[in-house]
Formats: sequence, structure tokens, C-alpha cells
Amino acid sequence: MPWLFDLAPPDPAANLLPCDGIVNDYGPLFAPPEADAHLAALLAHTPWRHDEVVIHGRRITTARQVAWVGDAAFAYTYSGVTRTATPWSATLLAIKRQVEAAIAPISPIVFNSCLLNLYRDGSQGMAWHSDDEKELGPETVIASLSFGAARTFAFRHKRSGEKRKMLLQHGQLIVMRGATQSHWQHALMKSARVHAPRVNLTFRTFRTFGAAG
Ligand SMILES: O=C(O)CCC(=O)C(=O)O
Ligand SMILES: [Fe+2]
Repeated sequence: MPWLFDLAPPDPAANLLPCDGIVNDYGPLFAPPEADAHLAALLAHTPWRHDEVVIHGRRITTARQVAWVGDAAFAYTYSGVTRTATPWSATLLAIKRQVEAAIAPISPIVFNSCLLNLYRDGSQGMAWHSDDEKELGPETVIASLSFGAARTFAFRHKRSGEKRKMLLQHGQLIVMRGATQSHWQHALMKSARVHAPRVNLTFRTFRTFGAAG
């Protein structure tokens, strides 16, 4: 697969997908010392728990750990299991606001939730999927911020099978938007060479279909 970028500082207005969606790379949002501090705080203070998914009718506990945070106690169902959001920590809220400020010129948005993923090492990854739950709406904007070990993130077109991959590094911010979730899957690839943890935050706008409003 071709690499999405090399060493040049990214142009956040550039689209890293060739068609049917938009992925923007903002490069590092934090200098290394600040990114180190965020990684340490997120590792220590997040209520991490192993995720569960239902595959072929069987409930499986994943190696990767997750946390689901939101403005309200949103119930989010993906892979057949429902999770209830817990409140923002001060650190995570500050990070959310920095992400929103960084992307505002291109993607003005206020996120109301965040899915946090912890991969202890390269033996843990995330399988091919799209974030296309109805609660996220069509053309949803998802900001993905990574801390810790650099890991390969890949996209695969649902019809053509065309692939793109990129290395997500400590402090790096990308945005997936437009038709990306309708036409592409993405995955966090496993790697035997990675022995350090990685934390990924995906900021999302979660729509509720309750009676209120
Ligand atoms: O860890 C990552 O970079 C990807 C996470 C992801 O795709 C998700 O949470 O839906
Ligand atoms: Fe995803």
C-alpha cells in the first residue's frame, strides 16, 4: 500500500483519500513533553475496561481496553454491545477544546463525546470497520488524536479494495469526514515490533433519538 505522507509537514487542507471521503492530517497537536504528560495522565486516570463485541452471536472480550465519555450518559451500541458514557475529566475536556480549535478553520464543530482506546502493545489492534452507527449521522466528523507508540492506521475502500495507510505518531491529530465512513473501512494494524502502549482518542458528535427536544 502507498504511504499517505512522508516527512514533509502536513497540509491539513489536503485530502489523504483518493475518492469517496476526506481524511485530513494536522500533524502533531502537542510538543513531545506535553504529549508525554497527556499520555501519562490518560493511562493513569482513565477508567479503562476491556471492550466486548458480539461476533457470530458470541460475546468476546477484546484485548484492547476502552472508555466512552460524553456530555450526557449516552448509550452507544457498536459491535452488538451497549456502553454508557461517563463524564469528561478536566484533562480530556481541555484536550477536546484544543482539538476543536485546531480544526475549526476547516471543520468547525463541537464534539459531545469521545471513545478512548488503549493498546498495550503491537499485539493489540482494531479490526477493519466503519464508524457508521446511526447515532453518528451521515457525513460524520471524527477527530482522532494519538499518544504513545507510533502505529499504522489503514483505510480500505469497501467496493474497490483500494488501500491507503499512514503512521499515527505521538500527539498527531487526523480528521475523518465527508463520506469516509460510508465508503471506507479503517483498521489499526497489529505489529510485532511495537512494545509500548498507545492511547487513541476519537472525538465524535453523538446524536440521540430520545423523547426530549
Ligand atoms: O486507534 C485508532 O487509531 C482507531 C480507533 C478507531 O477506529 C475507533 O475507535 O473507531
Ligand atoms: Fe473507527
